Amino acid sequence: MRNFNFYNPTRILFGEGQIASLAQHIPAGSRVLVTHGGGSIFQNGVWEQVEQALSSYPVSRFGGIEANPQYTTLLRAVAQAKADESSFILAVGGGSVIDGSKFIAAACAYSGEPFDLLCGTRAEQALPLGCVLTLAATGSESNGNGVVSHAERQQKLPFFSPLLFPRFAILDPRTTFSLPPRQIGNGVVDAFVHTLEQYLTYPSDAPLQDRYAEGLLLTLIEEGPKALANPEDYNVRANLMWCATQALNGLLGCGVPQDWATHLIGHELTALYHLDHAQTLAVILPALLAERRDAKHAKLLQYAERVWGLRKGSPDECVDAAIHATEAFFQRMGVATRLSAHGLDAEAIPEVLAQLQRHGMLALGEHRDIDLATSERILLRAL
Ligand SMILES: NC(=O)c1ccc[n+]([C@@H]2O[C@H](COP(=O)([O-])OP(=O)(O)OC[C@H]3O[C@@H](n4cnc5c(N)ncnc54)[C@H](O)[C@@H]3O)[C@@H](O)[C@H]2O)c1
Repeated sequence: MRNFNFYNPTRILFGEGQIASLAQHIPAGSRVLVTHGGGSIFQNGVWEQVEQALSSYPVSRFGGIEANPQYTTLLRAVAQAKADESSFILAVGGGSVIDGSKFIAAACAYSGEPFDLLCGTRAEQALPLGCVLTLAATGSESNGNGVVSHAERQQKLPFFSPLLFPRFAILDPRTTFSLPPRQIGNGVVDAFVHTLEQYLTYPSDAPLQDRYAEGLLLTLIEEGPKALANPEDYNVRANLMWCATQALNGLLGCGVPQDWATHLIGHELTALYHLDHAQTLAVILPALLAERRDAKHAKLLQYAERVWGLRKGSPDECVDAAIHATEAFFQRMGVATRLSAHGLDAEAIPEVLAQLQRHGMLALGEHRDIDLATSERILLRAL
C-alpha cells in the first residue's frame, strides 16, 4: 500500500428530515446566499424546507446554475454575493450546483482574476460553504473538487482546494425522488465509474481498499436498477446516496494507484458535444477497459470474479465477460455506451484528440502511458 494523506472535514447529516437542522450548522449572523439550478427545488418541496429552516437568517438566492456550470453564470453569482455581502454559501442541488458554488466561494474571496482559480491557482481563502444534495452521483458534497465549464473556450476546467470541502452536507434521500430516469441512471454510472477509476488499475497490496470498492460496486449493481423501477423506495435511494458520496470522498483512493483517464477524455466530449458527464463515462470506460486489458489484466480478473461472479472459462474469456457485463449494466441503467448513440461518428474524433493535446492530456492513466494514439484507439472502440 502507498503512503497517503487523508483529510475530509465535511460533516454528513444523513436521512429524512435533516434539512430542518440547517440552522444548527450555519454560524448565527451569517448572510446566506442559497445557490440552485433550474428550479426543481421549487417543485419537489426542497426549497420550502430550506426557506423554513433558514428563517432566522438574511437569505438571498441565486438560481439558474446549469448542468456543467458555466463560468459566466458563476461570475454573475459572485457579483451578487459581493453586492449582498454574503458570508455563507448554501448550495442546494446536484454536482453542478455544488461545484459552481465552490467556485463562487473561492472567487468571492480572491482579489485577482477569477479565471486564475481554474488555471492552477489554488484558493487560499474562501467563503464557508454547505450543501443540500439533491442528486446522488458526483461526491462533490464531500470533497474539495470542482469542475467549471467555459463555453467559449470549449473547456471543462477542474480545480481543487482543501478550503472547498463543504462544512456540512445534508443527504436526505427523499430529495432525490423527483429525479427523472436519465439522472438516476447518470448518478449510478457516475458513482460506479468513480469507484472503478480508483480500483481497476493494478494490484497494490491494499486488500481493504479493494473490498471497499467491490462493496460499493456490488451495492450499485444491486440497488441501481431498483431506483429506476421504484423511484420512491426510500431505502434504495438512501443506499445509492451513501454509495455515491463514498465513491469520491477521498477514502477509497487512499494508498492505491488511480486511473482517471476515462474522466479526462470524457470531459472533452462534454466540452465539445455537450454529453452529460455520466454519458461520457459510459461510452469511454468499456472501450478503455478493452484497450487496456493487458495493463489492467490482474485487476480485471479480480473484478470479473468478485464483482460479476465470473469464474468459468479462460482468464481472457472472464475479462471479456466482465467488460461486457459492465457495458450491459450501464445500458440497463438507461445510459448508452456508444458514441453513435449520441449521433457521433469517426469524424468527431480528431477534434477530441486536438482538445486533449491543447489541454496537455498526453500521458493519462495509472501508468501515465495513455498517449494521443491510445486515446484515439479508445475513441475508435467507443464508436
Ligand atoms: N466535484 C466532483 O468531485 C465531481 C465529480 C464528478 C462530476 N462532477 C461534475 O458534476 C457535474 C454533474 O453533476 P450531477 O451529475 O450531480 O448532475 P447535475 O448537478 O448537472 O444535475 C443534472 C440535472 O438534474 C437536475 N436535478 C438535480 N437534482 C434534481 C432533483 N432532485 N429532481 C429533479 N431534477 C434534479 C438538475 O437541475 C440538472 O438539470 C458535471 O459538471 C461533472 O463534471 C464533479
